[in-house]
Amino acid sequence: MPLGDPAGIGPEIVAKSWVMREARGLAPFFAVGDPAALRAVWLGPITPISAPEEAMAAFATGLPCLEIAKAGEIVPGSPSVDGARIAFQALEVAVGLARSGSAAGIVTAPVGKEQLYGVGFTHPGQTEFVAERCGVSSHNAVMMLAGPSLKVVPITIHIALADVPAALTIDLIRARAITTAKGMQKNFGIARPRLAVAGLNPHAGENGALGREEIEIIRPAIEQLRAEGLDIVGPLAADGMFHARARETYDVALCMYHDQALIPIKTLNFDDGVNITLGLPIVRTSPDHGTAFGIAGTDSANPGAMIAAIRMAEAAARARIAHG
Ligand SMILES: NC(=O)C1=CN([C@@H]2O[C@H](COP(=O)(O)OP(=O)(O)OC[C@H]3O[C@@H](n4cnc5c(N)ncnc54)[C@H](O)[C@@H]3O)[C@@H](O)[C@H]2O)C=CC1
Ligand SMILES: NCC(=O)COP(=O)(O)O
Repeated sequence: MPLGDPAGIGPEIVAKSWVMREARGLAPFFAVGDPAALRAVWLGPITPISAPEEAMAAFATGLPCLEIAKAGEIVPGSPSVDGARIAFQALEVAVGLARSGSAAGIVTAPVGKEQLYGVGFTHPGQTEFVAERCGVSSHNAVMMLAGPSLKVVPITIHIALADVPAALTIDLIRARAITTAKGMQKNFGIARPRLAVAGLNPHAGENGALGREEIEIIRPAIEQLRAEGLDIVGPLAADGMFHARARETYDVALCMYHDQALIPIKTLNFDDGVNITLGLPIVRTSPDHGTAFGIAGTDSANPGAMIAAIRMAEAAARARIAHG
């Protein structure tokens, strides 16, 4: 579990998750980073470990932490260059441990994207970074946000809104939909997932009167996918597809851009929403929220989404064993 930006709420929600391990029935986990980030916000027991194999025995009595480097001076709420560097390094180490089989999966704590970009992180987000390290193209790695009420996939992810129409292609929608369907089978055990695809424009384009992406890109992609056997509908008007009755008609909503997907899930499931990367040979989850620098160090961070991410990682690892 890489601790994320040491100045964010990552260390606090990791520590709080450990405190709630028995009450919430959490599988053993260990932190990767600088233990000082935990100590800056928490007085509980930390057990230094030098290898993942030591985590299991240590977990009952202290939060196991694999120290990889020092993060420099840690001031909760004030991100630093050293902090961003160790967040990057911890992510790299954790991915390596999962790839080698030393960890059953990784649950990443939040990083500051701006801070990471400042220390040479060239990927838009951790999703693409982990995918690249696993040898998976970013086209075929899917960011899914999953909560008790809704699962969503943004087709385009961390790009400027102005760049979305040009980035939407039949190929990209097809790749994301196919990975999503397989990921639903592999990680959630849903044999024939129902996919609902949002339009890009108001009213899904109103038959071309309000934009042509639905006619030229989204609908052809859906028709191809349906012909290949996917249970998929759309393009649907995005504003009407997230109310409770509509959500009963599908298992996952594919959305055209970041906020179209993340606003509904964070509205419905902010405190237990999980970001899971589909299409990888390893399990990777994360809480749905960010670093919350504004509340770091105030002991007010809710660990709910982190706990949900730990639980989902365990469930996904088990489902992979059960479903291959
Ligand atoms: N998975 C990741 O690593 C993610 C990282 N980020 C990064 O986080 C940074 C801050 O992003 P924001 O847009 O401000 O989103 P944010 O999720 O950090 O904060 C949004 C609001 O929710 C509150 N909040 C967030 N998590 C909370 C928790 N567990 N308990 C109580 N309140 C909580 C914050 O105080 C703030 O009011 C950015 O640099 C962004 O790049 C954002 C989303 C995901
Ligand atoms: N808004 C979601 C987010 O920023 C998570 O991105 P990633 O770092 O998990 O790729």
